[in-house]
Amino acid sequence: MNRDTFSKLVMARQDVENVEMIEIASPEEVMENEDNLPSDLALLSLRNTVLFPGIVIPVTVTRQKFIKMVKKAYRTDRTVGVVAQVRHTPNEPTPEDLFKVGTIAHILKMIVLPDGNVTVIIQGRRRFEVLEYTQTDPHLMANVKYIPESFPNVRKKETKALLQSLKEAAYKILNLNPDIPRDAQMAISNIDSPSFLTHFLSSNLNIEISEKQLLLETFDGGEQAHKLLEHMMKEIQVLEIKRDIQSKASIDIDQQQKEYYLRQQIKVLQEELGMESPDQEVEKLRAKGSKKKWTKEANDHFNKELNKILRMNSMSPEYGVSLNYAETMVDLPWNEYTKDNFDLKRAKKILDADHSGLEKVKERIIEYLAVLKLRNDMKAPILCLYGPPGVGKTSLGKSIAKALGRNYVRMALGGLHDEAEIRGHRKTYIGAMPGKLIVNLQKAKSSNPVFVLDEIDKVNRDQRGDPSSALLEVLDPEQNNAFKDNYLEVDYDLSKVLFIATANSLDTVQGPLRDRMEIIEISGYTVEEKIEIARKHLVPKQLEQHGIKAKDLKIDDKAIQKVIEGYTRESGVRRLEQQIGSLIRKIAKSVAMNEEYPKTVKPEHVEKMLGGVIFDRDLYEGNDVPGVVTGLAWTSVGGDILFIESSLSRGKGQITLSGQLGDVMKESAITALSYLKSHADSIGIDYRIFQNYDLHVHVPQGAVPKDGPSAGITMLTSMASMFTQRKIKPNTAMTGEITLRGKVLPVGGIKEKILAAKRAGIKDIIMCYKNRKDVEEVGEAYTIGLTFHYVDYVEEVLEIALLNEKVNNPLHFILPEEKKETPVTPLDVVVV
Ligand SMILES: Nc1ncnc2c1ncn2[C@@H]1O[C@H](COP(=O)(O)OP(=O)(O)OP(=O)(O)O)[C@@H](O)[C@H]1O
Repeated sequence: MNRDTFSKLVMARQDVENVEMIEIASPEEVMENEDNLPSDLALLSLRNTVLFPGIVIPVTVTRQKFIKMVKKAYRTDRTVGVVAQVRHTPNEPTPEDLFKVGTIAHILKMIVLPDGNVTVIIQGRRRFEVLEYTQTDPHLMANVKYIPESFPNVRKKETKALLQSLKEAAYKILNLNPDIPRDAQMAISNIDSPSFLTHFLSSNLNIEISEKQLLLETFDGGEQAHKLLEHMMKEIQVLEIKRDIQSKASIDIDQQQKEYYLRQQIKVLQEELGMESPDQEVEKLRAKGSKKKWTKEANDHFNKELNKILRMNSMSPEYGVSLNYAETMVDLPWNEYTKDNFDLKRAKKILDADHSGLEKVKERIIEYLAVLKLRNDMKAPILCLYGPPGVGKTSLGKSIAKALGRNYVRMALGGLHDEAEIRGHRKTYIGAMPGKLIVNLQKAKSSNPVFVLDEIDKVNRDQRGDPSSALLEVLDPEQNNAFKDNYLEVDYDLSKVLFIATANSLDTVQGPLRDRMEIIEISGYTVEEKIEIARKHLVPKQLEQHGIKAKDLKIDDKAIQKVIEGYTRESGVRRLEQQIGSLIRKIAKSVAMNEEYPKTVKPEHVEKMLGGVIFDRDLYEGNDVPGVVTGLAWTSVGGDILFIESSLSRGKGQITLSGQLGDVMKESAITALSYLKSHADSIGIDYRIFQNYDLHVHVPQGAVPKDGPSAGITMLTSMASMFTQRKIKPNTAMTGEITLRGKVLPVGGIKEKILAAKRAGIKDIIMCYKNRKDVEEVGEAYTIGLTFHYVDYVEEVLEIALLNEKVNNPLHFILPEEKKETPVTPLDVVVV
């Protein structure tokens, strides 16, 4: 049976307000659930009611002891045993005053009344028999045995007939009883569970408490149903006699009047429940709809739905579905636009005020706005801001909205893997909703907002469909004027929405999606830039959030620098913002407690407030050990340095690679080794080492998967240093791909890598000649203090990186006598 219909019906009958606030489980669920059935139960005795499994009733508790007990139960497991009283007692009922069979109940809601009494709404779960009373004071507790539901096989003819008879008897009683809402009939017809049907009717029967208790104590479902049917037949007889007497005595109410009377009853009920009548609701919606600037298709569809609602029963589940749909339609903005402000100077000012640095990015954005202004049809490509976390991609989106004077919405795509999340479910599904896109447009309240699609690179594809294909449609200016949401059923025009996507990495964005977007790269910040961002934006923002006036607290630049270097390691400023937040929180606490606090936070205060430094600035580890070389890596969270270590042990020329290296990286290692073998003589490696020693190459932080070709020259240098036992030039890092012939190729992510190198205290960087233009593009501010060595061949790398000096305590190779006749075999490669 439908949960809503059930709860509304039960609550309407019981006169309880705020039905929506209560989560009622379906009776079948409650009766079958075996969890949390305690063997010892606190007992609540009811004076005039017998609680049956599955049934929801409100109970008002007035005795202090019971109020305490109920409150405690509500706080803990929300469970209480309910038993009916055999007789009324002026005092506390003793075990003798209670029936031995009761029902364990789940407390759905507790309402404390103004007079201190408490009303609880409880739902019966399962019957029990009291085995013994384990406590009498302050309230009764009993050790109980639960009685499972048992009902004869419903496929049996007799059982079917019995259930049918029960339902028919119930309809008859309803027809004879004009006070009961008409919908009760439908509710009963919807009950499928025979046990619940029996309990529901038993509970509602107009009989003495003792008789009801007898029904409760009849554990065999079939027998209970038989007894129940007898009672119902008797009641029908009584009601029929009553009706005959009344019809003789009073004027005959004709059918129409009866209908009218019932309708009034329902209205009263609905008013009591705070519900509007269907007519009122539909009229309101129709009025709202008439103001909408939607398409004819949408208008027709909407009105058709309203007409359907009018023909529906207001207690049916379909009614709720249709009403929701109509409300969604009118809540959506249809061709409602905010006016664009294309004053580009003003736009520039806003972007500058919200973000420090990022000059190139802001310039690109202004250019983009200029194009929009000229074309005025929004068919410009979709922007994709791409870069490591915390560099301001999302907040730039917000600024663009502000500059244009448009509304702003943001939709997180991270972890999305179901197409329906974008396109919605057909409204025939239970609990159907429009897709996130439409939901967000509802929030945006205009049809042309700036719509940020956050983390478009985190969209996953799985068996539930590929959200990227829906996104493709959304982002295609040729198609998106007729976007199809499954729930909405009518086309929606997205063509005026300004979509801005953000991504940490472009590798995982599908090709067609990437082609549709204009990529603007935002890379990380230098320490100096971070200090400025913190001073101008992050500190004032955090001060405001913590309710401290800017004049009451300053944070010294040096202190900010200490936070950056000692407590964060990132390209963006997200963690920095958090750390500044914790600093200010500490001070806010001192202010609130009237404690002393520094008016200007200085570096020496930082450690006291944030604890010992987490990161050491100088990550570079020195060059005393052979075979350890610093490489520069790029990941989706920014640049980083990595160490490549090689070691040799006596063996037969095997190579082992470890540190979760991807295939490309493994191939780089094999290529490097092959190169060294074939050029052993010119590099000065005794070829016998290859045959008599095993090589192990490891990249630490073993748990982090690594891949890509850019560690090629680093691997090669590491191996060469190991084989020759020569020292590496101190404070040197490198990045570059290698070919088997020893050429060095250019690689990407140069700016991020430079930032990472600076953070780690590197002074010299070796890379391919072709990367020179990237370094120049990065600008001097980022490269101060660094020396770049551009190379074309690996020999040049080794020349720069390997010092002529041997490492401390070099390895003494133990090698077999050289056989004169053995030619050097540079092709003797061992592959693992
Ligand atoms: N250049 C900047 N000037 C001022 N504030 C900035 C700048 N860059 C970032 N911020 C601030 O840093 C915080 C983090 O930025 P934001 O959330 O926009 O990062 P994001 O790049 O979108 O990160 P993610 O990829 O994790 O979503 C925000 O409070 C933002 O205002």
